[in-house]
Amino acid sequence: MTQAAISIRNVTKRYASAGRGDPGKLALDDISFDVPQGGIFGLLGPNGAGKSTLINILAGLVGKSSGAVSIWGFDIDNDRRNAKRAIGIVPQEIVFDPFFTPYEVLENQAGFYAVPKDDRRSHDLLSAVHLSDKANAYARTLSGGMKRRLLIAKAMVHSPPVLVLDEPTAGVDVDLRRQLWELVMRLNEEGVTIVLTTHYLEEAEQLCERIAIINHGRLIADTTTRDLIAMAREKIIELALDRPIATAPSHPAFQNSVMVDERTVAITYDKDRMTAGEVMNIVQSTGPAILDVTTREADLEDVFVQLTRPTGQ
Ligand SMILES: Nc1ncnc2c1ncn2[C@@H]1O[C@H](COP(=O)(O)OP(=O)(O)OP(=O)(O)O)[C@@H](O)[C@H]1O
Repeated sequence: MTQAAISIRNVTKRYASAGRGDPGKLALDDISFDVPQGGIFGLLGPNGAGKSTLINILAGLVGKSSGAVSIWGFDIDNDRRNAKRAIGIVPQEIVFDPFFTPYEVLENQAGFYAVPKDDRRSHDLLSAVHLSDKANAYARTLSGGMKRRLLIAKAMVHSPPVLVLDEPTAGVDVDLRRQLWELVMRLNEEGVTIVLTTHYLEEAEQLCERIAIINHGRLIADTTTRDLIAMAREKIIELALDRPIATAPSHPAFQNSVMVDERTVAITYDKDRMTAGEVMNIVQSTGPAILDVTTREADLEDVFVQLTRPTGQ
């Protein structure tokens, strides 16, 4: 099997205690998953789930409490230098010295990574993010969208095989979001493994081949986007019947069939495999007539809500 781009094994992070009696926030609780090479991987989770903590661990900014992480096969504890060189991180916050030009920002970063002068590609990177005409403008004069693109170029100066983007499109308008998506897809086509965190399910659905979902520091999903969406293909139909029935009607094509009360049944089915009419015919063939129908379409949002719902609801 090909080695993972990022391998996360039993990673736990407990932040330092704020004082006596405070055990410290458990931000990551025994997380394990792999980011395969070559794809676009989505890391999803509600606010405070632990995504930034995980990214900061990858970036070497936060130390984990236990577990193991390797990036492109390099262990972040035993081979920190190579692990760091294998990853580029685009932070959520835009931070530049306003008096440097985009070209200088990239050259400084290349210097930081000790990229030899002959191997630097600041102009190519500026061109890739459509900022060639701003190469010599002060960073403070760039628009928000230009700054985000510059951050991506900055994360790529040492040509890492893995690029992590932390909420790249939070708060950006639709046009810019599309531009950023195109850039991310192009980098991926050129062979860069991409990891992105996002709150936008639509974004994850369109861009990512695999999705991991973290909630309250725990991994609650790690699967292909296709499989997650397959969960969203379920449709629920609730039928009010003209007489009480003892047990919910069953059928091989029903994914679930439960009594809501003695005269109401809720049936979950795959809308790609059957229609509401067929479901109703099956139920009626068991005896009762249908008085009323309510249907509910599930989508990725539902799957997300379902997975991130506090237990017991
Ligand atoms: N330095 C810290 N000290 C103590 N607790 C922290 C620290 N940083 C984060 N936390 C807590 O750890 C939990 C996870 O936070 P984290 O920032 O990783 O979440 P997130 O998924 O990135 O959220 P968001 O989407 O809002 O960025 C939160 O409860 C947060 O309050």
